Amino acid sequence: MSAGDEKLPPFYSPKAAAAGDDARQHVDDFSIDAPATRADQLSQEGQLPPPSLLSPAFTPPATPGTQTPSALGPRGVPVDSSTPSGGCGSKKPKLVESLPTVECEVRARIPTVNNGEFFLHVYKNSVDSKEHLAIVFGDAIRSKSLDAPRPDETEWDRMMRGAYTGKLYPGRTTSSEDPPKEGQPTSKASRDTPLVRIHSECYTGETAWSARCDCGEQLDEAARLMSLPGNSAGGVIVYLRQEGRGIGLGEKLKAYNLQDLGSDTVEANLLLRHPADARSYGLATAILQDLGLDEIRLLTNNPEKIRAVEGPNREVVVKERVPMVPLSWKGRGGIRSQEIEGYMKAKIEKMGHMLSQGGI
Ligand SMILES: Nc1nc2c(ncn2[C@@H]2O[C@H](COP(=O)(O)OP(=O)(O)OP(=O)(O)O)[C@@H](O)[C@H]2O)c(=O)[nH]1
Repeated sequence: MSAGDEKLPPFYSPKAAAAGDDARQHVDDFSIDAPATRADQLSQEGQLPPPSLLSPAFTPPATPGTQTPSALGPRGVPVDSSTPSGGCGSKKPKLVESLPTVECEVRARIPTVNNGEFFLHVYKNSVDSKEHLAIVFGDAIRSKSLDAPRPDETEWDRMMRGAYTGKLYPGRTTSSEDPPKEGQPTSKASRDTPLVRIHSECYTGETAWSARCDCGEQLDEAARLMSLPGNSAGGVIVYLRQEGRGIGLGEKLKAYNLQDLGSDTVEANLLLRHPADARSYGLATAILQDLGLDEIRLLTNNPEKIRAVEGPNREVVVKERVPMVPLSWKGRGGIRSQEIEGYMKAKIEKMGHMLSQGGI
């Protein structure tokens, strides 16, 4: 055992093992192959930071025979926030007393660089003036507030704000598609439970190439899982504008300086007189309700998020938690850095993240 391992809890890897050795056997290989990343290249060139202290060795192996076939998407673990042993940790979440109201102002089709597409929904709400978003995969999930008729609007107005069915094309004049002709297949809603990710804005991790956190990787991975061909129920990434766990970008950058001075992510927030996590999830609950989702499979490791997103009266029920395992732990590229090590360590040790449970 090296000197650095002494204080680590038992679920940490007993010996530093590079992701991708033994762990490769336990990979949740529900995916198309990830393209070679910068981390892969650096690894081959021998320039990577020291191998991970944070497992994959503590990630339990998948039960034989339960691996999900590649196109079907990830398996989750059942959770039930209404019982103490329901897999949602023991901390009491901050619940809003009543849900805010939300209205989808506009939606548009966004074709992606991966040859997929999603519908981006922009919401306004009753508690702040930010443009919170829903990134919706699949045709089956529709916003009630978007589809509701608005006073004096024309068919052109409805198409312009995205309240149409089917596809737009030059010359189209009505927002509703013609009913299908006899013998023509109709798209039917799936009865599976949709996959959902509640994602908090992270300029540094999603846009500015930061290796201090895995936010960009998580966003990409959530979108990839929701786009898998077997995911007939579709999926939603609710993208909340609560940068830096709710403290804002400027304060997060101060926290980063404090981290470079020796604090961990939680201590840095507290030194700045912010809570360790200043986020709330009432807007996410309200957006999911507007999208007609009352039961979801939630992509997260954060137990507080599960209970908070269910809302004060369990308006939305999380049936399953799908773990978000860092790609580097699964030998699939991903981000590696000393800063990420500290970030993940604080999440597991101080914020109760369930990265050793569940199974992949
Ligand atoms: N204050 C602060 N915020 C950070 C830091 N690193 C990342 N963040 C923010 O943390 C948020 C990302 O957290 P999420 O990935 O949504 O969620 P989580 O609670 O970690 O749980 P998961 O669902 O398991 O990923 C974003 O708003 C980031 O900007 C940090 O060091 N300090």
